[in-house]
Amino acid sequence: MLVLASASPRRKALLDLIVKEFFVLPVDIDETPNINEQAEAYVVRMALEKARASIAKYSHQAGDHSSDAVFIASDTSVVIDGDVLGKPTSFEDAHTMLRRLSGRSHQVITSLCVSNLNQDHVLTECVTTEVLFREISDIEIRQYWQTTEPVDKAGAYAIQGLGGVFVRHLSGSYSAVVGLPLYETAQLLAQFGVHSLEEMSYE
Ligand SMILES: Cc1cn([C@H]2C[C@H](O)[C@@H](COP(=O)(O)OP(=O)(O)OP(=O)(O)O)O2)c(=O)[nH]c1=O
Repeated sequence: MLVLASASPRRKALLDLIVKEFFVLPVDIDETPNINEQAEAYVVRMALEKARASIAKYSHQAGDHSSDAVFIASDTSVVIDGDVLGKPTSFEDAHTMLRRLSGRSHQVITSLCVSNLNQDHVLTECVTTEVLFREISDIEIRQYWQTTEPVDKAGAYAIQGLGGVFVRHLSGSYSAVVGLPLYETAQLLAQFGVHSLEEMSYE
């Protein structure tokens, strides 16, 4: 039994591509960064906390404290000059983010946490992708905001949507930017006996 600790439709769609059966158990955690917390440490902590919260919720709901359930959680943040950009809370917020990203390179950091139910087997991973944006005008930012696409996306854009027109170059993992790195996810899950293909080889 695999449990995806996420409310993100993108993560569900990506996991659907590589795993036959799982169910979704979204959790709500406090996403406030700690003082002086580095971006990578923050993103990994978020995935860990989502996984832990889903384990607690699952144990409570299912009354199950001993099964072979496996939990997977992830977090995506956009990072520029070491600053973490989360989801925009207003047009002004999105405008500030996209102005900062315009014509420059930034990092998208996506973390993964996979754990068993009693948490004696917990693995985490962090995938960093470098994304170069073309210049974006203020008019484009306004029009883009009006599509509503930026609303629930880290950094106020979606590479898999209209936001793809801003992306001049990418180095890393496209699926990680969308929300779940397929290669690393398959690798971690295989270590918990969850396989994407009958016979998988990792080198
Ligand atoms: C940069 C970028 C982010 N995103 C999305 C991925 C994530 O869903 C979201 C970042 O927010 P997250 O907090 O990582 O995830 P979430 O709140 O959507 O879902 P949950 O915590 O329940 O798993 O931004 C895109 O869809 N496309 C992109 O190009």
